[in-house]
Amino acid sequence: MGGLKFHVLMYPWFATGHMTPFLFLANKLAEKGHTVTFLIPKKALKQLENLNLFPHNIVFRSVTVPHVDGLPVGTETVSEIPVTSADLLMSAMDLTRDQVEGVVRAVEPDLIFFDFAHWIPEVARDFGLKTVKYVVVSASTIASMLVPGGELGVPPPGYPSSKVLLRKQDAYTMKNLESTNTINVGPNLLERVTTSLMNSDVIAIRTAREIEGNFCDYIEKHCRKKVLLTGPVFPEPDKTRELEERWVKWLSGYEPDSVVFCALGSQVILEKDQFQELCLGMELTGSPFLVAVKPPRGSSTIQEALPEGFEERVKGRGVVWGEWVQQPLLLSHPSVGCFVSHCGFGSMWESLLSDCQIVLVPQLGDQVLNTRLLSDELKVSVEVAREETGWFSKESLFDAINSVMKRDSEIGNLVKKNHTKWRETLTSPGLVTGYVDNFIESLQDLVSGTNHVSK
Ligand SMILES: O=c1ccn([C@@H]2O[C@H](COP(=O)(O)OP(=O)(O)O[C@H]3O[C@H](CO)[C@@H](O)[C@H](O)[C@H]3O)[C@@H](O)[C@H]2O)c(=O)[nH]1
Repeated sequence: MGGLKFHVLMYPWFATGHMTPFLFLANKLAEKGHTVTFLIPKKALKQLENLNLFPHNIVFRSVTVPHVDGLPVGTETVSEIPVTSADLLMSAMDLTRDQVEGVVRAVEPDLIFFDFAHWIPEVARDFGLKTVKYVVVSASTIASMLVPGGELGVPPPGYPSSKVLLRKQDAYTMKNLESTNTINVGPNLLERVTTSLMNSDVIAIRTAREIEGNFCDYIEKHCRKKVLLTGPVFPEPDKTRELEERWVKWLSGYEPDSVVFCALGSQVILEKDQFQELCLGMELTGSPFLVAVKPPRGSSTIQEALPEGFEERVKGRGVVWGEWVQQPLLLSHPSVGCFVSHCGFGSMWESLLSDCQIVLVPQLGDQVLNTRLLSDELKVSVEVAREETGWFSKESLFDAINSVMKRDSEIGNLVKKNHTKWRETLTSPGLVTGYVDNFIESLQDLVSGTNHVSK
């Protein structure tokens, strides 16, 4: 595709689930000859560098994250702290405004992409630049935030679904997010998101019309501005890295589609009793399993938190791992047949791309909405039942896994059939590139009406 080449400055929220999809999109822009300055904290650089497929066109710049009271010295990303302290890190991000202005002056971008740094449109205005609020959670999450304060389970007027909703029993997700700090840190997440939506020139969402078209229309109407879709922007397969030898070796001992793999993303830290119940539920399945989660609250290692006698009982067929694993590569391994996921938005797309059976155990509000989208609207997965307190038992985890893994299970066959259909739709030739090409054209239109930064 020809036309105007532009230069984007990207400044995502300091979280893996945000920086990574921004970089996936940067790769798509760079592939077409556009250039990107990618602004992130130093520590994140190490994790992201290898995902940069076009180092000539995508240049990382690091930002120094100032210390704020209440956070451990040196904190730079949200994966280093409990999610309940995220608001403190957001206020640290607010203190980087001078640095961002310096970078804008130095690199003279045409556009700025941001998500939680709600003051970016003000900075951009001073330089005569346009801004794109890039949403890397589901459109349904944003739609449900636009009319806050309603009763759980009751759709606000005009809201496009009676299924993709938080229900009364999802109140636990709010508790999981509740800030634990007592210091005033400025706007809360909801205020940041709504200010960003209202003040940006354009809203862009990492989603596909085929799946969330009605939510995108709702947002467009509500925010009275253009909503552009980038499509799912799947990660490019990393051809330079193979699955770690230890997992290749371990998985090779199992039949195709027999292993249950559980991962809960980059942020979730379970309470110890819930972590143990998760382990016991996996044990109950009788299947080989790999659980990759962070050590639970109050424990520094996985080992010390395991249920009594668990290790001996599952020896040889069950592994609980406290460190990062290569999720996309594990999902595409032939022995892995079931993915138990928290349904973060990144994992949602990866689960749809895989041919594993999907079992969902969401922890935060947006993950619940993604779960309802997959389980209740698309019917490609099952959700683990929870009690009113939010607790899920080993039996309910076992029931959900068993319902999709049992041979000839009616629900198992149904979700498999629907999942196959959606995977084929999403990977159909031209779908992803069509979204990216249209998106780039819209950005070219936006930029051609823009003044370059004044020197
Ligand atoms: O051991 C691991 C754990 C995760 N991942 C990858 O890390 C990404 C995780 O992204 P996501 O599934 O979106 O999870 P989180 O980072 O936990 O999600 C945060 O960001 C998401 C937005 O992208 C939100 O939907 C979630 O609520 C929020 O917790 C995915 O690409 C995974 O493949 C790994 O490769 N290995």
